[in-house]
Amino acid sequence: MTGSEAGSSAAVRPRVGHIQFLNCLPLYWGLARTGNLLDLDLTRDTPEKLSDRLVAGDLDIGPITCVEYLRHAEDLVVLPDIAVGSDGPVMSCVIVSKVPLADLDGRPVALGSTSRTSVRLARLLLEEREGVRPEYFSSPPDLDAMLARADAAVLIGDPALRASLEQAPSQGLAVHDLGAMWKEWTGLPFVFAVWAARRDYAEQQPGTVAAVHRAFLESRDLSLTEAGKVAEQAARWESFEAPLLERYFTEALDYSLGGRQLAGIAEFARRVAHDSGFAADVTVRLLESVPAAG
Ligand SMILES: C=C(O[C@@H]1C=C(C(=O)O)C=C[C@H]1O)C(=O)O
Repeated sequence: MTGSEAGSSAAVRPRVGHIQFLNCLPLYWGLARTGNLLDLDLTRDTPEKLSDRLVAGDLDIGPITCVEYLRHAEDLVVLPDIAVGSDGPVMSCVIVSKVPLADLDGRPVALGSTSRTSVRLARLLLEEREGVRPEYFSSPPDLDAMLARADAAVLIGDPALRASLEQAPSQGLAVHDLGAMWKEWTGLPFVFAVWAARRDYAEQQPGTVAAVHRAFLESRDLSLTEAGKVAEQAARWESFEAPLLERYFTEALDYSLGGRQLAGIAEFARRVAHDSGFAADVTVRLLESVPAAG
């Protein structure tokens, strides 16, 4: 990213969100390699907080959980070809259950408070696919605390990986992968979060938004080419082994946003719009490409 591309007349770095889960590591790892890291004012937080900050105008660009994007689609533009989703099992968006899902009717189910999209997807699948109506309550994402009060818990991100791979097997709990359930049910990929810019910011700083978009695409592509290295470095600080993390980055997660992913978003919107604060046919507005400077 050069000064002119990044809109240096404002001399203020774009304020960009960074989800503090392993799932986003490949989108950010390459930023250090390409040198674009220093051109961004990054804020690291959980997805629901970053989503609120983008909507409030405290951030200019960044990941936003799909449900919040759909609620605020008028104020945002989506960056094409980048997202956090899956085309089948995702590994880190799960229902962990003490009993079969079909037995959850009227039973307490804890919904992890850092999620907006997976918790809505879990409710949709439980109610429409399994035909049960549990009693939901929101809870900090701590499996043991959740299951002290509930028969099942919905978790995302690193706590979901730990729950699926470590806690559930040792405690004899069942893990239901939300990406896999959605794919079996609809045949479509699922998009958990998109990258968006505030529309007002994109109108005032089109060159900066285009440059940040390119920086993320380059970072993602580089990280996926070198996924073994990314996984090895991450595994130094995590309880997960490098081969598992490499599989998570390259096979479970889908960082693309093309026609099939957009069809997945449209299908999800159609199925949950009635109580979610957006129209069933909400338009997903994609950023139009700006030619690279120079
Ligand atoms: C794949 C994931 O996607 C996420 C799920 C989100 C949600 O459910 O609201 C939000 C952002 C993403 O981090 C994950 O968290 O593991």
